[in-house]
Amino acid sequence: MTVIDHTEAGFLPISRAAEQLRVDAVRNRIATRLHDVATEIERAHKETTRIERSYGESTKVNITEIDDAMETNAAVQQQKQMVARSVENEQILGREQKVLRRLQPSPYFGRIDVVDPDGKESLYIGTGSMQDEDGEFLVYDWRAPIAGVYYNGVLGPVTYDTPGGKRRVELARKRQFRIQKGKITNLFDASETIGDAMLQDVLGQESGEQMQNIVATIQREQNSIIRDTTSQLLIVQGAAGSGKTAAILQRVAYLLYHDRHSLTSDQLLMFSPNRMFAGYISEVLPSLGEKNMIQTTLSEFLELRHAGIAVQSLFERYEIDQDGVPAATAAMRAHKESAAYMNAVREYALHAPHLHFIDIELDGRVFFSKETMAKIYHEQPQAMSAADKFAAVRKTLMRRLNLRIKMEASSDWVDDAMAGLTESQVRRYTKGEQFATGEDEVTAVARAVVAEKFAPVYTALYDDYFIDIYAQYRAFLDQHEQDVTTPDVWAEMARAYSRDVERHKLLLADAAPILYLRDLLTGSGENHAVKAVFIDEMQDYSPALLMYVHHAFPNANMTLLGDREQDVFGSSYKHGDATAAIAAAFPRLRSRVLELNRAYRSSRQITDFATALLPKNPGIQAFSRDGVMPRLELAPRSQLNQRLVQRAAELRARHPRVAIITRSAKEAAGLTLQLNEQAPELKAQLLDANATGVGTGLMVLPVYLAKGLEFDACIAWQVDQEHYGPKDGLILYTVATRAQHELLLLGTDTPDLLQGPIHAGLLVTNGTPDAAKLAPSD
Ligand SMILES: Nc1ncnc2c1ncn2[C@@H]1O[C@H](COP(=O)(O)OP(=O)(O)OP(=O)(O)O)[C@@H](O)[C@H]1O
Repeated sequence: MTVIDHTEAGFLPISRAAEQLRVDAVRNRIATRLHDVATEIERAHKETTRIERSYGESTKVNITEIDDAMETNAAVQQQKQMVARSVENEQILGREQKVLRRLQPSPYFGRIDVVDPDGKESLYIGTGSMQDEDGEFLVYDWRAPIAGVYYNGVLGPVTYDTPGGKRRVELARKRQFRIQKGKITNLFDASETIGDAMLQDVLGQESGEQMQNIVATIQREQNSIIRDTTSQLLIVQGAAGSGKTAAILQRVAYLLYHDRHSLTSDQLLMFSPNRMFAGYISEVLPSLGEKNMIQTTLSEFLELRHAGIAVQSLFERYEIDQDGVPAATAAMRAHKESAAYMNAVREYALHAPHLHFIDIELDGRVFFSKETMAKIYHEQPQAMSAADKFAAVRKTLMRRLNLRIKMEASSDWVDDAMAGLTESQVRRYTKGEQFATGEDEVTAVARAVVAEKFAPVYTALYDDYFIDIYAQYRAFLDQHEQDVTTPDVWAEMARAYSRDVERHKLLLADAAPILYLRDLLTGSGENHAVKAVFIDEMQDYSPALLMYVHHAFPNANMTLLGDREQDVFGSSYKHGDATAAIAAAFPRLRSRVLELNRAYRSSRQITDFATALLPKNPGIQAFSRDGVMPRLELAPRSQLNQRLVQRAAELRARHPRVAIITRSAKEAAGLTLQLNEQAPELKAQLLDANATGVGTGLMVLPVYLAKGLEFDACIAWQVDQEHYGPKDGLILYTVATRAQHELLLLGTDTPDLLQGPIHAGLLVTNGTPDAAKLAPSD
């Protein structure tokens, strides 16, 4: 490694005072430029208005003369281009103004000193780029190729990717800043990757109502997720609090920058675990100057596609599962959620012998009967796929519909209807078309009148409302061979399915297979506009669901993030490694699996305790931020509520955001009521499935809604023998890892689950009768 004299000409000075001077200079430049940009925007706007006005006038003046009209046409084109240019100019200036405003209080967060064949340079990195009068970069956008060095490189020789291939430089210094309102409040030199000092500083702060961007402190392994532009399927398995969500969001910002000429935020789709989470993350992209991607939840997505049917949500299923899942139900559910089952659906869709057609009716009378449809279907060549036969039925019926329209056009009711038409109604029917003869016009209007009346038939054909997909799926269930349960149990399940459908209800496990079947048979359901799909909490998605999402967005690369240890919904019935099952469901995609094992959210003490709850430690390392030990507090049942009030008040006095986390929504609702009666001054707020944002104060919520969120302090409610069984380690792990700084477990006695961690000295307890038993052993 070359030894570099940092004070040599080429690098900028390194003293804090010199750095502050540079910050001041950059901010001065920002202020001047902001002033100029405002003037330029005003000028550009006036220009746009002027061109638009004169464009109007020039058309008015010359339009009467034929020759002039042609001339005007050319002039109009020219004017249009001028308006477009002027508007574009305004937009460019507007964008610059936004970047400058964002940079003004804190122009950058990093500096790298690099040596390349052209010499030595100090480069500064921020959330956007800006240049000086000579076009020299004062700040580089964190997504620029050279900025990769800041995140990836250790000091010494490093390479970074550019559009033209890899480049090699020597990294001589890496420095991090915290700049607030133009003043450097902290400055660290990092010898390795982004140093711990800055991260300590950031993570030690109180949590916020909304997630913040992490661009100043992205870690090396997170960077490789963010900057991956080649994988079609990127799977990130990461410990709780390891920055998966953070990485996904910075990745969106990175992709929008990297592919800025071909990609827009409305081509990116994010599946969030719930609406509240969507609100929680909604500020990250705007803080980086990007628009938010489209956001949805699994429930919303499924309900939209199963119009008119209430699809069971993960939450509903979880609440029911709390009473126990019978073994046969668990086995059938796991089977229906497997890739193998989806493949069986595909196989069936290819060769379905009979389709469950339904009559298309008009005004209460059958227009096309299901028998006719079945006849056309069976007339198709045997070797044809079911989907092609279905398409042939649709095409034939469309042709017949057109024929019926032509024939019907000469019937008496049409004559009567036409007699009463006004001029403007006729124009609406002919859509401004010119006709050679009056007779042609009459025929056209007559057909349009009939077409309007027959429109529902057209819609039914167009939207595939002539197949009963739910009955078709029942037919699939009836012929499906499986070995997960007895034929009788399977048949009973199939009958229960049909009873549910009659009541417009559907179990979650059937939702994706039915959609898949429908899409494969009818050739519909694909959205080609979406270029990338991001799924947070992938452990909540079965391989079947993921396969369907992939089918629905065939042009999209997929980024899946999750934590197999936070399988709150599946812990009661799933076995095996979900990540492996997911990767196996997509054998044809170029895929990459990455792991994030460093947990950043919680203090070391909380992370160590939470990790001890897992059956085997998957290699999670706590980030070295010290805090207080998690506590277990036991109290007799009669005193538990009082203790809760007391502890919640204490924690609130220390922290702005405290959560009480229950097992179920019902418990959360009941507890909030009680708290508000007992201690109204605590202002406990219930967060339920309809909540759209997380607030500040004392919040009460069930564990499954807490996923993905974080709080300064968490109280895990009723962690005792009665409420936490030996298999509930993953649930308690999820609860525990929501806490950044303090964790308190409240219960009436010690669940078996806690014996391990307690004896390992990872939990302290209060002076209860159990204290001696619970005291950390040495
Ligand atoms: N490189 C980083 N710099 C600063 N903060 C970070 C970094 N990585 C993660 N964090 C912070 O750690 C916390 C946890 O991150 P995040 O929510 O993305 O984790 P996660 O893996 O999605 O967690 P979970 O699975 O528990 O929902 C957040 O507050 C995030 O801002």
